Amino acid sequence: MPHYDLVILGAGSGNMLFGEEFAHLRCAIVEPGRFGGTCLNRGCIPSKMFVVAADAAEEARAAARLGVHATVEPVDWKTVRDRVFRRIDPLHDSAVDYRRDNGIDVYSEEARFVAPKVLQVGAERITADTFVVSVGSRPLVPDIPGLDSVPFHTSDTIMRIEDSPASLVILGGGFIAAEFGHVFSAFGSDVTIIQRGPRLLMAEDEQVSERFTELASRRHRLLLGATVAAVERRPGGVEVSMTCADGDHVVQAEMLLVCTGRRPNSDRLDAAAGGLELDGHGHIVTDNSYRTSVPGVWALGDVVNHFQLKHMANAESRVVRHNLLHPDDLRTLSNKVAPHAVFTSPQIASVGLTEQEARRRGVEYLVSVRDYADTAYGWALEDTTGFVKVLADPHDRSILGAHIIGPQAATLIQPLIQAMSLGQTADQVGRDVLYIHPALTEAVEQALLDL
Ligand SMILES: Cc1cc2nc3c(=O)[nH]c(=O)nc-3n(C[C@H](O)[C@H](O)[C@H](O)COP(=O)(O)OP(=O)(O)OC[C@H]3O[C@@H](n4cnc5c(N)ncnc54)[C@H](O)[C@@H]3O)c2cc1C
Ligand SMILES: NC(=O)c1ccc[n+]([C@@H]2O[C@H](COP(=O)([O-])OP(=O)(O)OC[C@H]3O[C@@H](n4cnc5c(N)ncnc54)[C@H](O)[C@@H]3O)[C@@H](O)[C@H]2O)c1
Repeated sequence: MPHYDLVILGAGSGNMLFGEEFAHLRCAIVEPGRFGGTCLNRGCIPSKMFVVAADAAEEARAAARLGVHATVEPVDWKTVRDRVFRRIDPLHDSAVDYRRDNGIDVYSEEARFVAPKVLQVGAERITADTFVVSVGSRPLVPDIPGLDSVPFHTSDTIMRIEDSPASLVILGGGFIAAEFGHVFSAFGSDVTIIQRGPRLLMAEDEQVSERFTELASRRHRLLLGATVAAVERRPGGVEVSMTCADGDHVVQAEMLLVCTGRRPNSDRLDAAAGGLELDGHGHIVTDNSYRTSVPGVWALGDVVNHFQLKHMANAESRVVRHNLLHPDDLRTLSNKVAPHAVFTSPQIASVGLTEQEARRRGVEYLVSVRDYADTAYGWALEDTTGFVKVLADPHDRSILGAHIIGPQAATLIQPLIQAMSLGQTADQVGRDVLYIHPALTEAVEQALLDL
């Protein structure tokens, strides 16, 4: 039975741990799929490459508001798809070769714990002094009558389809529905979104979620507050039957995309057999240095945290790397500020408390909302729907949260993330910094000055 100093399970964010500091150790990595994990192969990176193409098509169509008249030929799905995956697909083989060339054993079968710190990988059983579990998450498919007997896609497969469908029904109203709704609608598909909640992107600040739902209803058919009763196969596609607040609905479409959340892969790893404590959602429980309940076993990324965001997994892997190298000087994630963005149209970005969460927790707050339309660049864009919202503490004037909907939101929010992370007040970041005129960042400046 091979014994290692260090074994990493999952070559997504876990693959970032290696470095020359580990060169003197006997190391292995286990990856049954593709190196780069979800983010590179079927998540953040390819989806944003599709989003940028969708943005280009949408921008051209919307340019008439500026006096620029353009027509968009049907988007060539295969060209977009092949451009995306020609860039991504070769990376797996080069990553495997790179690890092997550097003396790291690469196992290509699924790993399962059979006992604490004893792993079954294909026909091999391996042990190690130290394990890092970074096996990620996968799409959660809900238990809906008929779903198991119709063809459907998840985010794992939808980006590799042969052609964009004439009509697409999306089950779910979160990140993936918002991003792929934008992509397929911009590429010419007739999109219907079926969402359990009363609005799309329910986790966002209510004002943002309401604005986005209103804007999305102009592009897609929205069925909100839906309880899906059945899914059936129909000639040329699928049929979904549901009950919404306003009665029963039946939708037919050529293709079905299911994006109703993700679940951690701890079950596939048999984390329980490995002695690893799990929470009620199947996440591996760690302390804030990412140590699990088994000494010598660490865990990070989607299998651990509920944020399921790549920048969180990256930050955790930097902390775990430090902790493996400095067991007497353990670090925690220094920065608890967890921002995110939804790359839909318009973009959405958020950090910290939402207004509804502040109310629910009884947190005192000041709030300001500034429209893009109040700034010179907002005029140039002819934007009528974007805004920046900031919540601040009325006593120490620290920033509690920020929420932006509109073009470039994911970029515009960065100074506010910075301020929250570094403990700057709304006044410091609003008054003591020069904002370039007439950039869109003036909307952020104005929201801060209004507090
Ligand atoms: C469509 C989509 C778009 C996204 N867009 C964004 C975005 O824009 N921004 C953002 O921050 N986040 C985004 N995310 C989330 C982001 O991809 C994840 O949070 C991130 O990839 C998690 O990294 P990880 O290393 O924990 O897991 P993964 O990257 O999933 O890596 C886990 C690896 O473990 C392997 N594995 C699984 N089981 C085993 C086993 N038993 N033994 C060994 N290996 C195993 C898997 O094959 C996989 O390669 C997106 C996700 C999706 C699905
Ligand atoms: N830009 C980004 O950072 C990005 C992009 C895509 C995905 N992600 C990550 O991937 C995760 C998964 O994305 P997701 O969109 O699948 O999940 P999500 O958690 O964002 O949204 C799930 C949605 O499905 C709805 N839903 C659940 N069950 C349903 C049912 N039976 N019928 C109808 N609706 C139902 C929920 O109301 C919710 O709106 C995200 O939470 C996020 O962490 C991030």
